Amino acid sequence: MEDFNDTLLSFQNVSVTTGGNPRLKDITFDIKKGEHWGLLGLNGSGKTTLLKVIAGYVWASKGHLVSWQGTYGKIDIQKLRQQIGWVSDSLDDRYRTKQTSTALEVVLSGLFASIGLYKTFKTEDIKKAEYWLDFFGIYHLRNTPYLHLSQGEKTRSLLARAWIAEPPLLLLDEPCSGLDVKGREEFLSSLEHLLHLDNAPALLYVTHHLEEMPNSIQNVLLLKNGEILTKGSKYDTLTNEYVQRVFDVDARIVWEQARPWLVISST
Ligand SMILES: Nc1ncnc2c1ncn2[C@@H]1O[C@H](COP(=O)(O)OP(=O)(O)OP(=O)(O)O)[C@@H](O)[C@H]1O
Repeated sequence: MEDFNDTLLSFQNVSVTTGGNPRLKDITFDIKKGEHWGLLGLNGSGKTTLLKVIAGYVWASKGHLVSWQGTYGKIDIQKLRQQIGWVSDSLDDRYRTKQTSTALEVVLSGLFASIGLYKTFKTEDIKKAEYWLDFFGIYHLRNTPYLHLSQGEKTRSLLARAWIAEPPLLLLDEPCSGLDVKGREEFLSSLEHLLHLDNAPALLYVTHHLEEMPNSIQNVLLLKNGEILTKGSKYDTLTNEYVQRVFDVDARIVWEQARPWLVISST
């Protein structure tokens, strides 16, 4: 029998329209505790808008969204944001303007959901930040300014920042953008490591590239023009037919050790 207490987030017919432009249409789906979802779609299909709705930066024009803290509109959104770990290009951009922040300081700031450190922290907070830097393989870079890290090291420090407060939900928006093959594989391996912990968070992982999805992702939601094309197990959704429809290309999926690769048909 389905256990509704296990539901972390529930989208109930959520639509978002801005200035007459529909960005999301009638989205209904649930994320349960500890579930790992991939979110795929073309540019402009509504992926980032969906993440922003979850973090309370964009509000539903219609429908309801219920989180583990209660219904949006009735809950303290700041408090909710502190329980969501988010990695995105825009976070990277914001840290690039903080010339002096070290990798350790970036990770520590995740305890306060701030960009930069404005609050005093305890020795145990530093120990915690160092533990996660080590877990993600970048402890030796703890005193290096964020700006001097390679893109792969930056992304791993942002993952450690997102996870340090051990939130129930992680939102990763194109975390592999700008990474070379080695950086991508190191990042994915760190992420897999995290997703196998006993208290692993639920994950919503946005990407354009199928092969960038961690193996632990079980479920996929395909978005097309702001609507759900299909959702469910990755093996039921990442079929040749759905992938051709969602990406508008003549292509097929090849599975290699539970990892999907898109092969474009030659013309
Ligand atoms: N602030 C905004 N105001 C109005 N419309 C917006 C705004 N931000 C995005 N949109 C529109 O909402 C739609 C969905 O955009 P969104 O950024 O969510 O897509 P996406 O799937 O994340 O795209 P990409 O893969 O390019 O990042 C697009 O039509 C976009 O033009």
